[in-house]
Amino acid sequence: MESKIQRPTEGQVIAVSENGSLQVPNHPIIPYIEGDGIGIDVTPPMRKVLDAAIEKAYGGARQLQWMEIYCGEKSTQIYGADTWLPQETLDAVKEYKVAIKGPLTTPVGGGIRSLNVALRQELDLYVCLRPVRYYQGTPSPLKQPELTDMVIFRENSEDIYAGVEWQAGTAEADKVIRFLTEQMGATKIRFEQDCGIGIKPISKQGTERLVRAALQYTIDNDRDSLTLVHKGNIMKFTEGAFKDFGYALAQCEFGAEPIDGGPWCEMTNPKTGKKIVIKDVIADAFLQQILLRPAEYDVIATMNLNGDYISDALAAQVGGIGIAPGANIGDGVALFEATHGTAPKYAGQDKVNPGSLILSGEMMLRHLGWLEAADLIVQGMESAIAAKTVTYDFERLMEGATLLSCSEFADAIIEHM
Ligand SMILES: NC(=O)C1=CN([C@@H]2O[C@H](COP(=O)(O)OP(=O)(O)OC[C@H]3O[C@@H](n4cnc5c(N)ncnc54)[C@H](OP(=O)(O)O)[C@@H]3O)[C@@H](O)[C@H]2O)C=CC1
Ligand SMILES: O=C(O)CCC(=O)C(=O)O
Ligand SMILES: [Mg+2]
Repeated sequence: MESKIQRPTEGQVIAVSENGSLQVPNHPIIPYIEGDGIGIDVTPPMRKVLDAAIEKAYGGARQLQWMEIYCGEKSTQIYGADTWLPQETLDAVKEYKVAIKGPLTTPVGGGIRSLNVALRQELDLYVCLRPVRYYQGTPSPLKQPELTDMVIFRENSEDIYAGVEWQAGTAEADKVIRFLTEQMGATKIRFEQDCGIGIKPISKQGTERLVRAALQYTIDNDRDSLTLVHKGNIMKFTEGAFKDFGYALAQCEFGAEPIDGGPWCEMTNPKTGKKIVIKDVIADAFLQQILLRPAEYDVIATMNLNGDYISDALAAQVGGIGIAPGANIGDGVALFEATHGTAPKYAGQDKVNPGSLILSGEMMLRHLGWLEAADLIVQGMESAIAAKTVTYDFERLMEGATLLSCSEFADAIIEHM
């Protein structure tokens, strides 16, 4: 197929050295997917803010060379009706190593499967990293929102989220149900007729690579604890196994020792000498404790669906998904993306908060090692919020705030850098 990607005439490819570290040139080529719905609103301001921060930090010595790649509705316009995720999009992310994307629509019930999930699976981006912190002045339902400071490591390739499921009433669903009842001794499928069925794979290998990344992050960033969040009392061999695999990895690979006979463990951070506690909590209890006692939680490792729910719930505590950033990370490849979706009712109105994608871009700059530019974005965001110049989602909850459009908020961030 003829390529539809326009490669920049300048710029270089990011390389990965043998030890896995990035070799970032001064003009790296960064592929980006605009995204469906509000992608058209938030992606241009994200690029503008990143470019401005880099210009301010490095005065022209460094620059991103943006390269548009396609996925979702725009891809069907460019490649043809049924091409939602072209192979050359996947190839470009693999080749250029670091990319960023806007949100992509997934229809409910029928239609295509999630392109967001497909990108994560095809590129084996097994960590979904979603940090949650409070920006002073942000409207929040909590009395002390500043106590919420957590980093979610959501397993990104397994679980019920992987889409291994069959629709009620199909021959496939009936076959799976017959196999389960006739050959596997399953007696607890309440209604066998017209029953949809889904499979929840949770593996040792998948859990270990996620928990390993989370624990390494805990060490590198001098955090106090790692909590495994699961519903292992009910789903014993999937969510319960996640907990057991996680503790075993902490002990075998990081030298953690059980506290008072376990299961909680403790280890010494080899970089700082401080103690790190590895603990676990059942997911429903966790969801109430993050509201009541958020200070008790720090780095979180959890499975795919729990991580999806938890990241939106935690985002709400500190201002909502309008400013909740994220990244999908694999071995040598990273794809940054907002936590929110395509919010179709706001598409094209220059209204929504671009903060989530901008802060995802800020994470991307940190990933490149361009810390000075990343710091400028955080400073710009903090000051724009403190000055109460905000988009509709914050303005409606703040006293005396000035309502800005999506693009105006990005400009306010730039002015405050
Ligand atoms: N990674 C991805 O690409 C994701 C894609 N999706 C997809 O997006 C589509 C829509 O999903 P939906 O469940 O409605 O979730 P959305 O996240 O798109 O929107 C839900 C609500 O969140 C608020 N919101 C979302 N984005 C912003 C923003 N940038 N600024 C301010 N507020 C925002 C709005 O709240 P209010 O109405 O209160 O103003 C909005 O109505 C679905 O197809 C879904 O599959 C969903 C999540 C992630
Ligand atoms: O893929 C989708 O449409 C939804 C994904 C999602 O909600 C998420 O990853 O947080
Ligand atoms: Mg989600």
